[in-house]
Amino acid sequence: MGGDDEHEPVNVKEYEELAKQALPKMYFDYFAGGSEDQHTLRQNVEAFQRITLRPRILVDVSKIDMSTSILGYKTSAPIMIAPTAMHKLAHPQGEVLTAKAAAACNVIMALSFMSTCTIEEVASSCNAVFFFQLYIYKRRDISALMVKRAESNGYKAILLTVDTPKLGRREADIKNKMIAPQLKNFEGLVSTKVDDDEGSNLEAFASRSFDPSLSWKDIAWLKSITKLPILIKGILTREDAIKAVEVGVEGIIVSNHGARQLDYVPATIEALEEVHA
Ligand SMILES: Cc1cc2nc3c(=O)[nH]c(=O)nc-3n(C[C@H](O)[C@H](O)[C@H](O)COP(=O)(O)O)c2cc1C
Ligand SMILES: CCCCCCC(=O)C(=O)O
Repeated sequence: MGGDDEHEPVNVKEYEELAKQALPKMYFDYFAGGSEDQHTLRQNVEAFQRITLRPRILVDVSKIDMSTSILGYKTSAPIMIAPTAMHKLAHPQGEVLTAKAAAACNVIMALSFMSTCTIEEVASSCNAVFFFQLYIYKRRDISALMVKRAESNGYKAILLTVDTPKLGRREADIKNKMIAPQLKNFEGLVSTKVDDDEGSNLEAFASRSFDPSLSWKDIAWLKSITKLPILIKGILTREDAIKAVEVGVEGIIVSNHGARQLDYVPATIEALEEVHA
């Protein structure tokens, strides 16, 4: 170590600090923030701090293989890149660069429905395995079209996010009057750029577009338009995990959406304990 190495970030917290320095406040706050009092945002970290490791000794660790598979697709570790919106707000190459990182690490990447690079650009950028995250718009035709595009571009699964009938109340975005750019995937279909002087334009866009009537019956509709396996993302209770199995989806993702949706829900790792019990 020496010279510039000392300034290289070595953990997520240090990357976060660099991002804070590099990004416009509006974008940093969008990426880093949670909803309302951000109680669950803090809990997401603190709950992990309550869990400690129980290391066993004198085990040969000269060769370590953490690889496993998700829906039959190999991954070098039980880690998947979660769908996160609008990477170009943080880097000009956006999701294409994230995809290349996924390929380099041999992990699966889930592309957000609200990506800034198109479904096609990401698919053709490298040979990573991609899943596609879906929001259901009031205009079902748009959501159905995105599913078709994902399917014909080789995405391997649909992650249906179910915790966003309404966007979480993100107070930083309200204060910053957070603006969504026009997203290329939706060009000619819907304007994602809302010009509203009041509060978060993301929230305004979401309440105009996302379908708050989404319910269990819509899983049958989704199944009717795709042959891809479906994972339900945003489950926090054992009851809903059982229901998801009953409606016949291929998997669930236990998640509180990074504490960006409902505040005062359990930390994701605690919900996982309940669901797994
Ligand atoms: C900046 C940001 C944008 C996000 N955008 C989306 C999104 O477009 N779709 C989605 O389903 N989840 C989105 N999420 C939630 C993540 O997929 C994920 O649920 C969250 O980071 C917490 O990880 P966990 O679910 O593994 O606990 C976003 C999270 C962040 C931090
Ligand atoms: C542009 C509309 C809102 C995008 C929401 C993306 C998301 O899920 C998030 O957590 O942010």
